[in-house]
Amino acid sequence: MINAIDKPAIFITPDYVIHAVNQAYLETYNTQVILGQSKCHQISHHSNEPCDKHGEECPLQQCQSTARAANAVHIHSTAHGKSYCDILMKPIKDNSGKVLGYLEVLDAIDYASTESKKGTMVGQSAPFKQMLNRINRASQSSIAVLLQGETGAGKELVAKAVHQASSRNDKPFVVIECTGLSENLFESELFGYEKGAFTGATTSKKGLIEIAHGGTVFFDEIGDVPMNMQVKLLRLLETQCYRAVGGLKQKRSDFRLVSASHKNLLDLVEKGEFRRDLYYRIAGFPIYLPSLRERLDDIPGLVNHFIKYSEYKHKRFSANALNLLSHYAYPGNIRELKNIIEQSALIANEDIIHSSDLPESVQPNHTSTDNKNTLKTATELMSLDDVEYAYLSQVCQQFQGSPAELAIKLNISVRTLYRKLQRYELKLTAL
Ligand SMILES: Nc1ncnc2c1ncn2[C@@H]1O[C@H](COP(=O)(O)OP(=O)(O)OP(=O)(O)O)[C@@H](O)[C@H]1O
Repeated sequence: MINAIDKPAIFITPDYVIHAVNQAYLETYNTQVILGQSKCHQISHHSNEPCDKHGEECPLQQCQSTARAANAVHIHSTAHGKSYCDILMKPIKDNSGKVLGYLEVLDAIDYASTESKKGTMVGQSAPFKQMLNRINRASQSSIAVLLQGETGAGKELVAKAVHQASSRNDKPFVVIECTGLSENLFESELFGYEKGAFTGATTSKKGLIEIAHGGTVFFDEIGDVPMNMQVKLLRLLETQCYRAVGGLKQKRSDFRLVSASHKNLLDLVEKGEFRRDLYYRIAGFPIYLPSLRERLDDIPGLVNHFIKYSEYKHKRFSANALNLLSHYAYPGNIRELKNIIEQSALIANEDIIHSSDLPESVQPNHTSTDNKNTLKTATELMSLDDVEYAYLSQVCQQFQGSPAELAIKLNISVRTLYRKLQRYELKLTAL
């Protein structure tokens, strides 16, 4: 029976001893399994102690305490090195309801890795593992996923992972950037248009929703969809039906919905800026993305990953530089870390990148320009929004480069820059 399971699987007793194993399991781990003797943690972790002794949750213990199925994301030592896997543990009972043992089925997670691997999300901290667990749960169904996290925390990467791990992964993954979409653009981009629908529509054009048929649509910064378009979006999400601009025929597209926002959407709902019904439609399964500050343990692995896939792959950070990088707050999250690594590698004259090569913002005695004018009284406190507005309006008047160059200087994405400019109704004077 165990060989009928197409994923690696074992049957174990409460003392962790393996009593049955399938071929897929034997091929995944290159350690010999002796039935009735080998323990699961000896094979998957090369350890004589159960996983909970090494900071991981033990699904067997969860199963025992709840008498129900349990799951956990673990890092296993496989024949191909360390890799992430999602464990499902189920109690197996006899006719009288007595537990005979536990069936453990393993699902490889190939969109994430503990060590640097091209095209994967890198991390091994507890908040990162919790996030992987949610991503894997979400990808097994078609539930609408809402990603909430700060700018640069990896929302687009997670959206792609949800798609990659789902049964729709051979179909398109389509990104719809909601910031700055006017009503006309919103309709023509999403729904497409027929020839002659408006001046300039010399041919008909497919909309992104049609292109996404069978796959996943990622609505990035969904909190920026203006109120009057939220009704149309809700109708589309509820019925999966729409009409192209200038078209009469009703079209249908079967897509899975993933949305993201760096804003707290429930706050927007309370302020009347986001429809409550739309919120509940998109927030079927929320996934919180931890900021880099909450997962400082991941910094050394990420540093190694970014340097390995940069043009400075032969360079290394000194211990002091790594230490500084591990103690910085990263308001721009992983994108900021990536920029800092590339900048410092470029500046370093030797193969070792020293702490003096790191940008000023990371240096221990750095105080931001705002902090240098120490406040005298609490009445002088400004809201962070006001400070951001004041700074950006000054930058917009003085900066002479392109938006892309400015985004690099500010350590944010071009998209985030546009979002902020739109929010404060600012324009770059040099454009
Ligand atoms: N766990 C990770 N491992 C490796 N690279 C990562 C990880 N998470 C994010 N990145 C990288 O960090 C950068 C920012 O990620 P991404 O664009 O997904 O963030 P975001 O939250 O969508 O940002 P924004 O809110 O500005 O749109 C990208 O270059 C991405 O490849």
